[in-house]
Amino acid sequence: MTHPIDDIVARRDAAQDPPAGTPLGGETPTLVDIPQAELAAPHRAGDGLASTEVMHRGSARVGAATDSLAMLEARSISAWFGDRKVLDRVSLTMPAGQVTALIGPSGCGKSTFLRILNRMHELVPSAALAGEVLLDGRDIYDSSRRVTDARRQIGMVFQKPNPFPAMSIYDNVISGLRLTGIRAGRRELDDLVEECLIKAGLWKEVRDRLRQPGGALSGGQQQRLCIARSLAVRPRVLLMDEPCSALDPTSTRRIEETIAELVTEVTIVIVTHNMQQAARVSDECAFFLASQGTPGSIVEYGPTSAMFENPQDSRTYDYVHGRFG
Ligand SMILES: Nc1ncnc2c1ncn2[C@@H]1O[C@H](COP(=O)(O)OP(=O)(O)OP(=O)(O)O)[C@@H](O)[C@H]1O
Repeated sequence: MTHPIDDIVARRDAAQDPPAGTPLGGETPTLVDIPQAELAAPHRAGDGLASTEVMHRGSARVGAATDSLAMLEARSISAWFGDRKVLDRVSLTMPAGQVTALIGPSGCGKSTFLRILNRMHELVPSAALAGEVLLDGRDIYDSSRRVTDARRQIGMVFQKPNPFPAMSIYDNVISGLRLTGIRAGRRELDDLVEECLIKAGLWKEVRDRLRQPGGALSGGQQQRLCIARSLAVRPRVLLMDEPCSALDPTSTRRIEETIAELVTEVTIVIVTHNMQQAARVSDECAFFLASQGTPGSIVEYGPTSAMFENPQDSRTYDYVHGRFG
């Protein structure tokens, strides 16, 4: 009998030009010592200091490809679905080893922006984009770079937990690894599974039932399993699109604790509608807005504490205080 993951690998190999982490049901499982920002106050977009000009000072390590934490930088990103422009020249530096939260009302383009950060936007047939996304200074959209590399280095966790339900917990964790074609011995895989489940805060709960199906876990456990799966390919950046919106408060707290631990190893960008969560988990915050049918753009960004306590733009103030959106 073939191994379920080998079936997936075979299907991938059979495909002409498969996007890494092709959806297998539900959402797609995808496959520094840089100074951190100590900005005195948030910046209004267009206030003379372009976000691409903001320098961040920061700290510390990551996965197999490199031992440094990675900075992600979006430069003048515009996005379209068909003729409709949904993002307009968005620039944002997401500092290495920090959590950057993307906040803003529904429909302002946060998820679209997030998906552009690891080349998932282009999976939508009508989608187009302009601009650059630099991972440690190199554009992930450069024609010389493989889309699979970008998606391996920049992982994604979705709103709805999407483990392979019939696949074992163990195989779920290593599924992304095999999809990228990386081979490893049983001992290495065992170590990797344990390491990733520990980092995702799930090890103690599942260590005695690694062969049980991922679908048998609770929603919160499934989400942590998805985080473990993302970590197994040693991403340098982890994108999280409302990872707690389908979870109860206890599971949400566990995920937030996991984020706080992970950020010492991987740069994190999170979309959240929950302002308290943004305040709790993020170091930096960017406020997106799409007013009256115009494409989304960043109104203001900067250290989270300043964005919440001393925003420079009245719209930011109103939003973080729950006055709209
Ligand atoms: N696949 C798609 N095809 C066409 N339009 C889309 C598609 N996905 C998103 N859009 C549109 O792009 C705009 C931005 O959507 P997006 O999901 O990025 O916003 P958002 O800020 O993440 O919203 P929410 O907070 O509700 O998730 C919206 O007007 C939305 O309708």
